[in-house]
Amino acid sequence: MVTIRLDGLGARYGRTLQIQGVTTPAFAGGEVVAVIGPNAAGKSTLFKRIAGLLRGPGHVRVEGAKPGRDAVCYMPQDTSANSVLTVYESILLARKQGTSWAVGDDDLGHIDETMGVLGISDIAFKNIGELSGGQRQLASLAQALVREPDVLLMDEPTSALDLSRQMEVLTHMRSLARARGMVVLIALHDLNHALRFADQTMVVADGRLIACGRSSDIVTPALLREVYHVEARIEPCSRGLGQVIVDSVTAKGERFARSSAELNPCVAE
Ligand SMILES: Nc1ncnc2c1ncn2[C@@H]1O[C@H](COP(=O)(O)OP(=O)(O)OP(=O)(O)O)[C@@H](O)[C@H]1O
Repeated sequence: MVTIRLDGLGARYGRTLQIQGVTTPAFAGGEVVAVIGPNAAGKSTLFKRIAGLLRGPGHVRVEGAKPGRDAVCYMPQDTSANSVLTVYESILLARKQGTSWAVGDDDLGHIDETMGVLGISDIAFKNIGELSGGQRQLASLAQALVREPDVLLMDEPTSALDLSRQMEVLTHMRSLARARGMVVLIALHDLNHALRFADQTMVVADGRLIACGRSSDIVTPALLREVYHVEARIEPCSRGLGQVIVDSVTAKGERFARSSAELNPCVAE
């Protein structure tokens, strides 16, 4: 089974060390790990470093990966593209990247299945440049999935999707992680998604890992106050899942000149 562990990992842009000292326990195939943290905390930078796109100190330790393909695949946050390729061609190209260019029935079958599951078969022959933001994000997700990586890094993969698609994609990712024995790391801003879909959660702030563990142990009112500067509760919903309810933004968190009533219309001042 594949495992991935980060060991004193740092990443730099030019000479500036943007993240540093990120050490984690080993995450095992089948696990979904949420990576959360404020804007500019370093989540994308961490993913790029794990994917080998940035340099820096420390090590990414991957063990037990399948031979023959890249073990780690990175789905970037920005999926905008001005390509002349169709959706189908772009997914086929992703599938064949780093392998022989001979296309077999298994390649075509795998692509058809992935597009079907993601609900994008009807846009197979549309040009990538003509897609909506959500369609582009689904096409990018298909490009990542057909590469069948051992470790998949997904940078805010649902940010452009409507509510039902968000649920479908995250549910699918969790079952795929289990079925394929793949580790899925997902950068997320929706903490309810972290609580609902991720086995573990890593919290990145100011370029450092400040907490890592079971999602329900990590996403707490104390963390929300410290990292996001909000007063919040975690209330169980009728199905027993924790839900984040934000009561107010603390003075430290207010960046815009607004009255607290405007920020928090549900609570009388
Ligand atoms: N190409 C780059 N060159 C220099 N600095 C960069 C570059 N890309 C990102 N940074 C800086 O690195 C820091 C971390 O950015 P990063 O994109 O990793 O944050 P993030 O946690 O993914 O943010 P967000 O949630 O807003 O997407 C920011 O201060 C950003 O300005």
